Amino acid sequence: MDSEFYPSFRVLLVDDEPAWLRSLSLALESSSGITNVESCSDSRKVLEIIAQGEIGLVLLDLTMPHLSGEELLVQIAERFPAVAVIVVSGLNQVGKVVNCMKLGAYDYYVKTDDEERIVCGVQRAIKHLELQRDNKEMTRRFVSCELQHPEAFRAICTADRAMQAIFAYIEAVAVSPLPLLITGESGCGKELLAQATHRLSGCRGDLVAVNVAGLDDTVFADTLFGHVRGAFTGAEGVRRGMIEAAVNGTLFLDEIGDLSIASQVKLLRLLQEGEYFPLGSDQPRRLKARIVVATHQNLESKVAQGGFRRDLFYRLRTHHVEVPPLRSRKGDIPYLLDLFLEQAAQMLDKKKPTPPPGLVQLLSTYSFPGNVREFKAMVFDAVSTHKERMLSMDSFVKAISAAGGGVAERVPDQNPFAGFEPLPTFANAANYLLDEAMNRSGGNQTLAARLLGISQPSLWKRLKLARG
Ligand SMILES: Nc1ncnc2c1ncn2[C@@H]1O[C@H](COP(=O)(O)OP(=O)(O)OP(=O)(O)O)[C@@H](O)[C@H]1O
Repeated sequence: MDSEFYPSFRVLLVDDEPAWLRSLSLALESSSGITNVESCSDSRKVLEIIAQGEIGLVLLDLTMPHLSGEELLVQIAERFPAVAVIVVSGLNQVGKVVNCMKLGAYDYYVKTDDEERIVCGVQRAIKHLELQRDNKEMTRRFVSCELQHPEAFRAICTADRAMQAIFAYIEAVAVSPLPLLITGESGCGKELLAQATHRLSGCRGDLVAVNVAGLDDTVFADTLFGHVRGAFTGAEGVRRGMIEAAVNGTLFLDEIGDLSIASQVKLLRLLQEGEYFPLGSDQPRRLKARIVVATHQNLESKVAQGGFRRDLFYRLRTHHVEVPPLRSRKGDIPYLLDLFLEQAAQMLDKKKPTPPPGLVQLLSTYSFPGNVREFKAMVFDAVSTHKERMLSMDSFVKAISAAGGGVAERVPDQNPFAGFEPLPTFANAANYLLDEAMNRSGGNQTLAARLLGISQPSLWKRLKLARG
């Protein structure tokens, strides 16, 4: 987001009275920070200016020499259908309003209307146009399924289609000034996606991350908004808030689901009004940072239980991605394993070990409640204790067992023997199970024993018995 120009497209003010143009453009800037504005007092030049391609919204007077507003409205609707036109006229006549709306005007205001009303109307149109542009861009990306900046996602290792779709979505909305909500279980990579969003946003400022879990309301306000000298007892100096630290950049609010209701009200006001007051100050400051929020909580159910404000939820989820947990993208396990072995070896100054056969199968039986973070820690731990060229399976087996087994608990809905006629004997059924477990584990007995929930010696005995 560029501080000097808002919105990302140009707003063209057309009126034959230069004084009105000046006053309107001042009002737009001071009340709403709308600075990407161009004025034109000659109706004959309007179409030429729009044809240059940067105009997204036109504020159009009706009564002008040379070309009337209505004539221009017809031409704009015909030649530049993506450009919205708000009529701001001195004429307060129902017939005129109806005619302009029929000709394709987005809205109609009378010059004698409260200035604040006109500015709000312009703000509303800008939001609407921004959403339209985002949607168009998203559709284009999804249809073509291409990433323009795959390098922005370099830190995120995945071959999963759902993750690729998230990348495409993020690329499309990264330049939007509206908030992005990233949800998903803890450790699944939400912060990495926030970083990629910042990289793609074109913001020149920093990404400033704040974990808001556990901040009481005063600390939350102080952290975000900062304070002036003497704002409260002990406030001996000025504190720069995180919003200011993130100017022209991205403010990433993590664990947003844990925010107190009082702080939710403050965040909502910030998003709605686009401005805030440092504690102890009556001088408003403009929010000039893109907001990205994340949570591992289910915000919808928090809203239903009254723990999260509905209005804030709707505002935050304008752009939303839900990151799938690792257990539902097991195809990523071998790639992540390789990446983490490489990283761990580099960090610990060791040679990259070779993973034992069957390790990927073992890992695929585990549900990873701590997601990629847990997996990464497991690999780093294994590499730090290993001595041979081949990585030992033991530390993985131990970690998985310590986490409560974690073999993917897939109890079939239906008894697999239900259709058998006659039923197999115990011995036969046990043999089928042994065969299947050995098959799935690629002949690895440690893993096969884990899959069957028995000890390795016990598996060995049964195998010996079965094979005579
Ligand atoms: N796809 C991935 N490729 C490489 N590393 C990953 C991937 N996903 C997550 N990680 C790593 O896992 C760890 C956790 O990731 P991250 O902090 O982004 O998760 P999170 O969802 O934000 O977690 P939390 O909800 O606890 O804040 C980090 O070390 C991150 O680098």
